[in-house]
Amino acid sequence: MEKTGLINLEYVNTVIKERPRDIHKGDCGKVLVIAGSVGMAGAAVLCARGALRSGAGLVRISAPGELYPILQVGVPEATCVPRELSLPDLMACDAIAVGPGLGDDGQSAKLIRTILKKYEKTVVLDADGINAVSREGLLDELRETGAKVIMTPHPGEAARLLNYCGIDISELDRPATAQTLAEKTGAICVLKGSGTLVATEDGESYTNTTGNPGMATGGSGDVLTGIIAALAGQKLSPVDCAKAGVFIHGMAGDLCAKSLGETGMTSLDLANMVALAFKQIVGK
Ligand SMILES: NC(=O)C1=CN([C@@H]2O[C@H](COP(=O)(O)OP(=O)(O)OC[C@H]3O[C@@H](n4cnc5c(N)ncnc54)[C@H](OP(=O)(O)O)[C@@H]3O)[C@@H](O)[C@H]2O)[C@@H](O)CC1
Ligand SMILES: Nc1ncnc2c1ncn2[C@@H]1O[C@H](COP(=O)(O)OP(=O)(O)O)[C@@H](O)[C@H]1O
Ligand SMILES: [Mg+2]
Repeated sequence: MEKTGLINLEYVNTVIKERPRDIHKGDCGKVLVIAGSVGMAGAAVLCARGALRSGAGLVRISAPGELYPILQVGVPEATCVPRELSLPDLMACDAIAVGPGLGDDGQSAKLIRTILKKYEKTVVLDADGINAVSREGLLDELRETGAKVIMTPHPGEAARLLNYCGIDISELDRPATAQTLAEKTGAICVLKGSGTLVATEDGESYTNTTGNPGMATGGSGDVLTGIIAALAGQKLSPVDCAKAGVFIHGMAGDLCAKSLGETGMTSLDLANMVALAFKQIVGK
């Protein structure tokens, strides 16, 4: 398999397969979404919807109790568990998505430290999860963790992680930034934007070929986090989760743009269109 290049449908067809007829939801992965805070429940809804539309068998949303009514309407298919997670709850899931809408109440850094210390499967780190790593200087913990980390910063979050204070984000050298982040943290780095990049610490680098400006709308990154976590719950390798995840996310965005147009499409439309992207890839 090529270690650099474009992420295209030919590659995605090698990793996204038709479901066995006798599959059951336990085979499709238990995804824990640690997201949402008062005022940002939507990020948890979008991340959980992205995971469910990507074939996750079960989604549990770890959120403050006051969000439960909103979450249970927004994602009736998911169950809610407290933000104060027990270790068994944490270890029982097949993949973790942490960060969308998490806020910065000081608890997030403690939670992320616990995950990095105890968890050894795949963690998708996004948004306020990334910001907590920047704020609390957790890059060493990222490097030493037994977990397989996929981080999904947008350029603003990447600049914070690398302490690039005061630079003009549009001047960022994107391939170099993605590579530096992957090398510094040992995580797979998904540097989002037009032509999202996927970089690994041993120099693999891929460029996505799907997506459009209609995806420049609040919450579309939260959806991607759920997609990647769902693929991890279905046992794809971390680099395949990242590569196939960004491709399918952009493909769903292109399907949205085709049916709704780039101006009015929203991240909730995007989350729901992920199902059609999978249908087009798998054929059913
Ligand atoms: N419904 C919900 O609950 C939602 C909840 N959300 C949650 O909000 C939290 C904060 O996340 P966030 O991304 O909105 O804010 P932040 O991290 O400050 O970065 C944004 C600023 O960075 C800059 N910027 C420069 N280039 C950029 C680029 N290419 N792509 C993106 N940004 C770029 C640019 O700065 P500007 O140019 O405006 O000065 C831009 O304003 C997080 O937890 C997230 O999950 C959201 O998902 C929305 C829906
Ligand atoms: N112009 C664009 N072309 C293609 N994809 C885009 C464009 N603008 C944004 N996106 C995609 O939309 C998503 C935005 O993520 P993010 O900034 O984290 O949004 P949010 O935090 O609001 O969910 C990323 O996956 C990014 O690649
Ligand atoms: Mg985001």
